[in-house]
Amino acid sequence: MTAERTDEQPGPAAGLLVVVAVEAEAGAVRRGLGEGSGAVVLAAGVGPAAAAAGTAAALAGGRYRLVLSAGIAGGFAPAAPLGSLVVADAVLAADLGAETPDGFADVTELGFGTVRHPVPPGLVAALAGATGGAVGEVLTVSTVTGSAERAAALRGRHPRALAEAMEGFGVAEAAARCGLAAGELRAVSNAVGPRDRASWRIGDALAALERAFAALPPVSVLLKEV
Ligand SMILES: O=C(O)c1cccc(C(=O)CC[C@H]2O[C@@H](n3cnc4c(=O)[nH]cnc43)[C@H](O)[C@@H]2O)c1
Repeated sequence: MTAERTDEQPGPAAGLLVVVAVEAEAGAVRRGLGEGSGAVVLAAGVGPAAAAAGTAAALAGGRYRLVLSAGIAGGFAPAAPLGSLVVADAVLAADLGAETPDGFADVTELGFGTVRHPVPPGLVAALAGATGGAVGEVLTVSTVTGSAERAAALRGRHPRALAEAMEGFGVAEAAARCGLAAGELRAVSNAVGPRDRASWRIGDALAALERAFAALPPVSVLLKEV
């Protein structure tokens, strides 16, 4: 997918960049934010690489102070049911590493970089307070979980995880390289577990995402938390 700006062009200081994967998510976020929010919404494509590349390119202009990864997600039951909202207090790369005879080892354990970006506590509190979202870790994966075995393995490694999606870590990596904070706000469209595409409730999740962005405080207030 070609990265594309889907909201107004940024002025000298747009402040907030919201990065989503696809146009349907961008539309929900834009409707929620309403006119004149001062935020820019970028549909950067599906997956961590597209998210990182799109975010880095957008941040290169130096106009932003805060980045949010947003969209739909898989939720870990029972804490994150369909249609609910999740606010990340940390964004984790869950499948970035190596399989070893002793199991999965992430790149931090292998001695390379980080797999975890904490979200500033004030930002977490502002997002959760406004939206009512549950607070916990949000995993970034390159492959949508499709089995009970993989869901259990992720739970085992990340007992505080509430949701998995495919972009947050890429967004957070790009933001960190620019010295900026990043957060993640997700609406649950499906359960993490055995693949059952017919059970995904994407429309409900997009409606929840729109309500969440409609409930956010003004960008100027969010910026005080970072
Ligand atoms: O149905 C499929 O085969 C399929 C394969 C890859 C991606 C999708 C999506 O629709 C994902 C698009 C978007 O949604 C996020 N998302 C939603 N649920 C999950 C999930 O359970 N695990 C990971 N990501 C999820 C993700 O951030 C994508 O951008 C469908």
